[in-house]
Amino acid sequence: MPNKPDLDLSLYLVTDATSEILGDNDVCQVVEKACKGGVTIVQYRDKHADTGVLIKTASELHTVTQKYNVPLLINDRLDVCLAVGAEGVHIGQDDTPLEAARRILPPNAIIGVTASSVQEAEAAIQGGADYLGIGTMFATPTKKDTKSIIGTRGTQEILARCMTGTKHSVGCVAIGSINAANVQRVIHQSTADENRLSGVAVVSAIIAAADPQEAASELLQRIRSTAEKFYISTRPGVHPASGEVIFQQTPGIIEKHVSSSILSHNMTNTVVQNFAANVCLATGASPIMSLNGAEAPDLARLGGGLVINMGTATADTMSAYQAGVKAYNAAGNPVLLDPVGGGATSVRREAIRTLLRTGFYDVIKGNEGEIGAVMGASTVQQRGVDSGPSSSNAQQKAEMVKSLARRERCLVLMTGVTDYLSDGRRTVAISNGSKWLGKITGSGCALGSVVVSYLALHRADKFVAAIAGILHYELAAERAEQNPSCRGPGSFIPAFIDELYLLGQDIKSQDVRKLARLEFLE
Ligand SMILES: Cc1ncc(COP(=O)(O)OP(=O)(O)O)c(N)n1
Ligand SMILES: Cc1nc(C(=O)O)sc1CCOP(=O)(O)O
Repeated sequence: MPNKPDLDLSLYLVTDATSEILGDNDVCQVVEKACKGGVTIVQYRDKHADTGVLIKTASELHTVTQKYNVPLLINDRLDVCLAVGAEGVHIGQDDTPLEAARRILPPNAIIGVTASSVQEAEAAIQGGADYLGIGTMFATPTKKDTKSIIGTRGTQEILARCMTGTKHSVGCVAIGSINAANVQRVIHQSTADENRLSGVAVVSAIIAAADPQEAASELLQRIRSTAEKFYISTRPGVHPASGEVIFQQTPGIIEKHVSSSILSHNMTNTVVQNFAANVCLATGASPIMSLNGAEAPDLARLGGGLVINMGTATADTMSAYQAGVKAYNAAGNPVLLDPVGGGATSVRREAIRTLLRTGFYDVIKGNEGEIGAVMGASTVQQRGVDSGPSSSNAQQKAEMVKSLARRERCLVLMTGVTDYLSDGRRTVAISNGSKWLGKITGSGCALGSVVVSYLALHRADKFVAAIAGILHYELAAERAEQNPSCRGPGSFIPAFIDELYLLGQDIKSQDVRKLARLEFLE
């Protein structure tokens, strides 16, 4: 008897036989195309066919999947699995119990189990399931009788509570309305520390696609690029245990940035475009202030980063932002969301929800009111785009950025007299800068333009990259304020642009450890 095959759950295709999804196509031909496109496992699922038809089709499908060395599982029906010698079955909570399925099927059979809750997941793992199908991720017309819609947060909870410390690592796929547009966000936002989805299961995204091979290949490429991104940002050894590593690395990162001409693509508000572009240039980046969503895919491939700054958001710019985030997510390049004025109006709060649903972000940056708005529970009523008076102390602010960073799986930067930055594990307070930054328009927006190009440049550790960008910006502001030519906010601006440039030139001779006012927080 052959061993149980090693499971690659990266792209799991579940078939469908309905005319709404399969149309007039032949399921075996669709599955063959999907195998050519790279699906790594197939489940034959037909809720209506008679047993004879199920066995005939399963047998034909098995011939196809064996050609591509892809395991074939059968939905619910152990008898069909045994009849055709398929590699295993997928069972739900109302199907043959796992224990019985194990007894009935050969020992090398793969058995996957659906789990919608921590309890179901724990029971399936205890019972020896080979993998979990976690769902329903999002409501889907493909399966109308789903039990509960758990989203990325529910999935994250299952991964966090069931996978940590398990002796046998059990693979998990998410299922329910997952497609090329949301797959990266789904994987990214479902991740709980080191526990992540092994892949995703899809029906309509491949079976109903005009070109199933192309659809599978695009999905797989996005899944793999997300895995790569995750690996880079969390692999052991790149996290500084202390500020020492940051102090050592920062001058080198700034020096590299100065001569990089790395792209800083700004979909930003009309008020700050000129200032932000000059700031980018002075730091060594190459700015482009394009609000045209149609050109985002081309720009996204140039290796830079994108700022989405909601300062003057309209229906038109919203669709450009959405095109932008999708293009940069697909290309695997960083995106910074600046939800300017996010707490001010219900339109902006809705815009934030839409943008969070559209894609995922490497950094969410804003003042306290804006960060509160993203958390969904603003503690501060914003006046326009400025943060109102704060009622939070330093510890509460640090907690806010940390918990949002954990929830959204990204860096969160809360700007103010002291900035708070967290990646969910490490949190730092940075108190550099100048009082004049608060007296000119667009200083917060321009900081976002700088941080994103630092992230694009220094991929090994986003947290360190962001700190280098913030220090470049704020140390230059301090030097500008001290410059005799600076007499107030008006003369501060040219002095600041000069110092951004000059600091880049002489950063190697500076003692960053002494200049930086960084406090590492628990
Ligand atoms: C990979 C995967 N995950 C979940 C399911 C759903 O299974 P189930 O709960 O048994 O629902 P039906 O598929 O029987 O409608 C699945 N099929 N595959
Ligand atoms: C088969 C199935 N099981 C689900 C669950 O939640 O358990 S959702 C689902 C259908 C998924 O189809 P699509 O990718 O077209 O949304």
